[in-house]
Amino acid sequence: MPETAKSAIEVKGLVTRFGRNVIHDGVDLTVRRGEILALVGGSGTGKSVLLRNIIGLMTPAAGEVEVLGRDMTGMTPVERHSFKRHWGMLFQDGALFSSLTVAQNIEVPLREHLRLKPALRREIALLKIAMTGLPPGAADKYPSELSGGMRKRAGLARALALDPDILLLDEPTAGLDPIGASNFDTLLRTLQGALGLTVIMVTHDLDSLVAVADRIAVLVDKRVKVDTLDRLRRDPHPWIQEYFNGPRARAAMGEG
Ligand SMILES: Nc1ncnc2c1ncn2[C@@H]1O[C@H](COP(=O)(O)OP(=O)(O)OP(=O)(O)O)[C@@H](O)[C@H]1O
Repeated sequence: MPETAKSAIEVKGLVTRFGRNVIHDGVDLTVRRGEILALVGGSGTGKSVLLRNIIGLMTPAAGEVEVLGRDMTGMTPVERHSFKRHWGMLFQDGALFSSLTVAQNIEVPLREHLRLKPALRREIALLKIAMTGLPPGAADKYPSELSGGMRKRAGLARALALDPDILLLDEPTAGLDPIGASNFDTLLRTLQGALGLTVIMVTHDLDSLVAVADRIAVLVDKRVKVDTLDRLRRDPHPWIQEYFNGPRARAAMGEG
């Protein structure tokens, strides 16, 4: 990680528009190194779009996005491609290539960014498979042969293929049963601690939020409010009150 970067991610005055539809209107967000930041907000408030801005898949209408001290908005496509190795992304549905086995999926970013002998590539893929708690037999299975929880782990293994500094997760526990979701939370905490990852996780899962988030960023009124769960619960904004003090949130916090 470049030494000059004080924080992992700095977003300043971000404006995102699709035609006349303004999604973000002055978003400021600092993600500290080594924290797990959960990103929440109502449907369509622009959580996924914010992730896409951070990884340079979109150019904002205005504002700055700095990742590890590098300006994402000013990068050329070649620079952006080589910078990709600093972050890994787990998309909502895992987004694995269905025609490739799990090991081959994990090898895709290794092929893209490194020149390695096939045997070493395979060894790294097997290591990532073990790290994410998949059985060794999963390596040669196709995504369609795996359960939803295993597919998420395989997606996570691929996101970790290049030993990134930053991990971005888009609804990692969506579609998992409560035990599968809780196991995924534990895995995420363990990997984050062991690898010193900075994690941004979009989630609607209140249990997961309580279990793993160090801080929470809430997208409301086209901007972001960031704080700890305890402090956000005292924020008077109506959406924040409903979300963090509603019956489901109280149940997740053991107050039900
Ligand atoms: N490529 C695009 N072109 C036009 N509008 C888009 C595009 N991508 C996203 N949007 C719009 O931007 C808004 C924010 O989308 P986004 O997917 O970020 O929401 P979200 O907060 O992740 O929602 P959800 O929780 O439902 O997944 C939505 O109104 C969506 O329709």
